[in-house]
Amino acid sequence: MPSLPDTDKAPVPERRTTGAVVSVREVEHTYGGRGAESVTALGPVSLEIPAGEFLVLVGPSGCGKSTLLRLIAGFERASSGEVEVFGERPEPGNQAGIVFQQPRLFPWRTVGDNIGLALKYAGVDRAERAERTAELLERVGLADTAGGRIWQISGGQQQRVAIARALAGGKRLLLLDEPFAALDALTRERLQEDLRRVSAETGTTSVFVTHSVDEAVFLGTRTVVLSARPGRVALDIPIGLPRTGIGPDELRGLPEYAALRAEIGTAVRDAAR
Ligand SMILES: Nc1ncnc2c1ncn2[C@@H]1O[C@H](COP(=O)(O)OP(=O)(O)OP(=O)(O)O)[C@@H](O)[C@H]1O
Repeated sequence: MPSLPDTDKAPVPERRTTGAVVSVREVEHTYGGRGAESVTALGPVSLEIPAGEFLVLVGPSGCGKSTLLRLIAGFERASSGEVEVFGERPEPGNQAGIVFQQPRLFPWRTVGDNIGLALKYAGVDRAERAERTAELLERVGLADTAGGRIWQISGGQQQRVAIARALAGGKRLLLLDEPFAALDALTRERLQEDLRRVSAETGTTSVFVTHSVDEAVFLGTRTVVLSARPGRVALDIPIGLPRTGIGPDELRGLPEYAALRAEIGTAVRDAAR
C-alpha cells in the first residue's frame, strides 16, 4: 500500500518532557473562589529539578512554599500551568515520599512496625522487611530503637523515624515540609547533619521547605527564594559546597558558606518587603 503523503499524517505532539524529575511550568495557584474569598498563593513559577538535586525553598511566611510542595506532591492541582513528576501528573503517594513538620506516625506501634508497614505498602516481601528496617533505622541513627513505641521516643527521634519511613517507600523523590521546625536547636542541627549525609549517600532528589537561610545553605545543592505572596522565583542559586568529606563545623566555617548565607539572607529580606 502506498504511504500516505506527509500532510495526511497525524501531527506529532510536541514533546514537553525534559527528563527532569520535577517540572513546574508557568504554575499559578489560587485558593477559594466561588463565594469564598480567593487567595492567589503562588505564581507564575517555572522550575526544573534534575535528578539528584537537593532543592531548598525559602521565602517569607505565606509566600506559597508549602503550596508549591503540595502541588508537586499531588495534594493540590494547579489553577493554571503544569506540574510533572517523572514525566507524569503527580498523585499523592505515587511518586514521592513525604515528610511533614509533625511526624504523623502510628503512636502505639513500635518504631520497627512503622517502618515495616511502609515497606509492606511498598511491596517488599515479608522475609526482607526485618533486614531492610534495620538498614533504614541505622541510616537515620536509630539502630537500637526498633522495639521502642513511638509515644516513648523523643520528637527528634520521631522525625528520624518519619524520614526512614519516607525512604522505605523506595521513591526517588523526597518532599520535606519544614520537618525540623518543631525541634530544639541542638536536635535540629543533628538531624540536619544526618539528612545531609543520607542525601549524599542515597542521591535522592529532594525538595525541602524551610524558613531558615542557614538550613538552606547547609542542606541544599540549590536554593530557590520565593517572593512575598503570590510567590515567584526571586533568586535561584546553586550551592556548590562539598557534599562529602567535610565536617559540619568545617563546612559552616568556609568563606563560601558565609557568602551564600549573606546573599540568600538579603534576597529573603528583600522578598519580604
Ligand atoms: N487551603 C487553603 N485555603 C485557603 N488559603 C490557603 C490554603 N492554604 C494556604 N493558603 C494561603 O495561601 C498562602 C500561601 O500559603 P503557604 O502555606 O503555601 O505559604 P508558606 O510560604 O508555606 O507559609 P509559611 O512559611 O507561613 O508556612 C497563604 O496566604 C495562606 O494563607
